[in-house]
Amino acid sequence: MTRAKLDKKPQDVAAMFDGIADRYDLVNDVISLGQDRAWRKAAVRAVDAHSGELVLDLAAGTGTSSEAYVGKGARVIACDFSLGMLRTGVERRGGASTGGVTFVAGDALHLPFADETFDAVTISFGLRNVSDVDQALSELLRVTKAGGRLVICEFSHIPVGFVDKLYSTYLMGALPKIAGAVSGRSESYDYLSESIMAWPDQPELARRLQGAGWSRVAWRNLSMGIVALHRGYK
Ligand SMILES: C[S@@+](CC[C@H](N)C(=O)[O-])C[C@H]1O[C@@H](n2cnc3c(N)ncnc32)[C@H](O)[C@@H]1O
Repeated sequence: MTRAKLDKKPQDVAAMFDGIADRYDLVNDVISLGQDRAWRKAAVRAVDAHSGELVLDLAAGTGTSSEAYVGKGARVIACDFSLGMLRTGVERRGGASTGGVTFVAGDALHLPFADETFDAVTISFGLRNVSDVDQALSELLRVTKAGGRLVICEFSHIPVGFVDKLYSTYLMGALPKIAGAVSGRSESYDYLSESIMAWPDQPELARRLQGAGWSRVAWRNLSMGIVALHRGYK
């Protein structure tokens, strides 16, 4: 059994994602009732990549969150530290660097890129899994060009108490069971639920962005706050 705990030890997190890589995208569609596709589209719109720009999609996993940027004419570096997730992405796309997406193995806490490399940086459903969120936000700032932007797409909290309670019941009860039936790895999805419940709410994450040096920080909720998009500029 491989699952991470809330201390998010990097080797546990990477091994957990290695273990669910083959069914990762299918499970997402099932447990979100297909909403994940709409959330990804909203993130792409928020990044607003232009032709010729270089975008970092950090914690890109299988590259599902990366592909949409190519349609905008941007080049994307899909970076992750789970070799299992990267391998699944590379096999699916037919190469490590095809059609504008290049997969790179790297750790969010020590990014393998020079200062001021990217026009835009983004991270979808990844920041919650890193062991040191503030260090990851600083690293993202370091590799972004002056004036460049950051978009974070992450599970968040519903600001209406009783709806949030109902959602928590789904998170802690049905979600791991459904995901377990599809993936055969329910323990990994216990971690998903626990990590969402323990994640900072929207204002607190915004403060963390500001603390890391990001400017003009703002957020907006998707699906009533189940997911939030945070944005900042360098
Ligand atoms: C839930 S998946 C998200 C994948 C993709 N962004 C998506 O939207 O489908 C989280 C990813 O974060 C990656 N991750 C977690 N901590 C990381 C770190 N310190 N450095 C790089 N990747 C990390 C995991 O390996 C995993 O692939």
